[in-house]
Amino acid sequence: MGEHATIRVRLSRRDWDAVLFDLDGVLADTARVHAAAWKALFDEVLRRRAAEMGEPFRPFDLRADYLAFVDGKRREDGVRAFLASRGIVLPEGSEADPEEALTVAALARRKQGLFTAALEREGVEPAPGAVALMRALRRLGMPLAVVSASRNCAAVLAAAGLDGLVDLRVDGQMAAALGLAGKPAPDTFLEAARRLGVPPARAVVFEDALAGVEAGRRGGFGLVVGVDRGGQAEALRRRGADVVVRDLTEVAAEA
Ligand SMILES: O=P(O)(O)OC[C@H]1O[C@@H](O)[C@H](O)[C@@H](O)[C@@H]1O
Repeated sequence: MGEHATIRVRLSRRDWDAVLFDLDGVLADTARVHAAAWKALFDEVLRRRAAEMGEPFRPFDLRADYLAFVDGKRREDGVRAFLASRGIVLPEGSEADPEEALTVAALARRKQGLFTAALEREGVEPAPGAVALMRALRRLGMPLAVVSASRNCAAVLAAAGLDGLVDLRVDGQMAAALGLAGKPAPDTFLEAARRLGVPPARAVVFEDALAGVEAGRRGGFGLVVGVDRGGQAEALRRRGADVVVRDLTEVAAEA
C-alpha cells in the first residue's frame, strides 16, 4: 500500500450516528493468529482421525477453511462448522473433559491455549489505518463500538493499544452472559446499536468475515463495509457488503 491510499469510503457525521467495527482482521492484525491456532488444533485432530480410519491426512487450509468455516464465529461454532465440513460430528462434552478429549468443549479449550501462547509470542499490532481512522472519527464526535465474537476481545484491544478509542465493546463474553446469538445472526451488532441509542439504519458496520457481513446485512445496518484481506471481495459482496475496501487506509472521516 502506497502512502496515498485510494479513498473508497467517506464517513460523515451528517450521514451516520455510529460506527461498529469487528476486531480480528479489521481493527487488529489478529486474524492470522486465530487462523494459525485453528490450524494447529485441527491438523492434530485430522491426523489422529486419518491414522485411525486409515485415510489420507488432508490438512486444514489456513485460507479457504478459515474463511469459509471459522472466521467471525464463536469459538464452539467454528469447531462444529469446520469439522462438519469434513463429515465429523463430535459430542459437545463439558468443561470437565480432559485436555485430549475429542469433544467440542475440549477442542475449544485447546484452541484458546494455542491462541494465548501465539499472542504472547507474536504480540498484536493495530491493523493498517485503524488508529488514524478511529481518531479522525472521534474528533467528529462519532460514537465507536467494537463488536466481536471473541472472548479475548478486551485483551486484544488493550494489547493493540486501541482500548482507549472505543466507547462500547460487545464481545464474546457479553454475548455469552446475555445469551446473544453469534454472527451470522445480527444480535451482537443490534445490541451495540441499542446500547449506543442509534437506529441500525444510521450506523455503519466494518467486517472482514463472511459471517460478519451477513450479520450486518441481516441487522438492517445503513452501510456494511467489507474488509478484504485478500481474494474474497466478491464473496463479501455476495454475503451483504455494500462496498469492499482492502484496509482502513481506504476510509476517510469527514465533517
Ligand atoms: O476464541 P475467541 O477469542 O473467543 O474468538 C472467537 C472467534 O473470534 C473471531 O473474531 C475470529 O474471527 C475467530 O477466528 C475466532 O475463533
